[in-house]
Amino acid sequence: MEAFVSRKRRRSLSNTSVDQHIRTAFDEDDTDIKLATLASLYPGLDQVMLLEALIAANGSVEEASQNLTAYANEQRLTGQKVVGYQSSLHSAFGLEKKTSRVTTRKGQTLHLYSPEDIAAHTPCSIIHNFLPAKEANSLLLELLAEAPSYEKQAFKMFDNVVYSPHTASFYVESLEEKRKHQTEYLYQGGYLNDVRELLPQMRAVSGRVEEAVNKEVEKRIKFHYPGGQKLRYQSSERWKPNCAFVNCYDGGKESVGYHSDQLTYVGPRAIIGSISLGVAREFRVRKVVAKDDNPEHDKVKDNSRADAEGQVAIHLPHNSLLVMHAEMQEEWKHSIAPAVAIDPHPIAGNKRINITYRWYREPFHPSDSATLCAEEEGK
Ligand SMILES: O=C(O)CCC(=O)C(=O)O
Ligand SMILES: [Fe+2]
Repeated sequence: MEAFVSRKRRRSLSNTSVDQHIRTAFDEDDTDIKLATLASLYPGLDQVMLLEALIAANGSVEEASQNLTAYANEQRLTGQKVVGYQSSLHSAFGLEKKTSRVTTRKGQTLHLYSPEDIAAHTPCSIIHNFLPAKEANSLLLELLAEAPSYEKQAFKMFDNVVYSPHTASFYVESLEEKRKHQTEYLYQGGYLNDVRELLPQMRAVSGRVEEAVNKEVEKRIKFHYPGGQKLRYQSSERWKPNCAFVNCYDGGKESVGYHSDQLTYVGPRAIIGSISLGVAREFRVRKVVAKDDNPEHDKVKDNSRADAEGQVAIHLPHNSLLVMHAEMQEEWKHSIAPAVAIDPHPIAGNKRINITYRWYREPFHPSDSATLCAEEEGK
């Protein structure tokens, strides 16, 4: 894992109430309890579906449960398999698939599922069912075999170095790169011990990730950035992943706190391609709140100010590709929230595997920075 810096109805649903249910995000703990209740009633349904049903029922567990029973019966009568995918959920619970007008407020969590909403309201874009199902499963199996040897990673939270409650490892292209990463690249002031060579499936998927990420970046620039221009300091070169951090979250308690990724070797305005496999989990993002004018307030080492604008939860199902765009690391923080209830995955059990493909760029190579420093000192 790269350095963790600091580290509501079946009733007819009108457009206004869609907006409203999204704006009136539920109280988070309350939602978790309601979801856990629904999960115990419908163990075969996925978390996203349960949450969607809860939203469509304006938070009423009873109504959500009635709708889920009706939906499951309907599926059974028409011979369809009950699925956990939002395209079907939107119609199942009468939620229109539209980009919603949303705002987040202090202490609130806004849950987003559709690629349209995610692209409109966060610095990310998502592709569901990214790989052919068989390929996703092989990749998952390849990494599940490695995961037991992963270790907890140290990250910096405020001024303390703490260990994330999940395990991770780092993969590079060759043995030569491995050696360099263990002797030249600094992470939190030390060298990484556990550096591995990219595995066959990870390499095979890397090209697809490269293609998809570059397409998403093009769309991002064209439709979301001022004047349809790339951001200042964003690389104008094609994004080319050459290494990856793999994270393993074994059960709902394993999570990773809010952080931004270390930019030392990827440079400013970095882009990351992140594949999720196994158990679906919640990826949360929140804007980095501008520093207070009163320096005394910035000395308070808690999360109260950081949450001033609320947070957005993006659901990451198995076989999804999340692109963290160029504005993400400097302007937002991200985390994987602990989960009260998870849906076990048929292959992964309680585990979620995440691969973050990254592009370590030549100009930010440690020996180049060393040369630059030496040149500066020699002046
Ligand atoms: O597990 C995830 O989706 C995010 C992992 C992450 O933030 C990281 O590797 O830096
Ligand atoms: Fe991260």
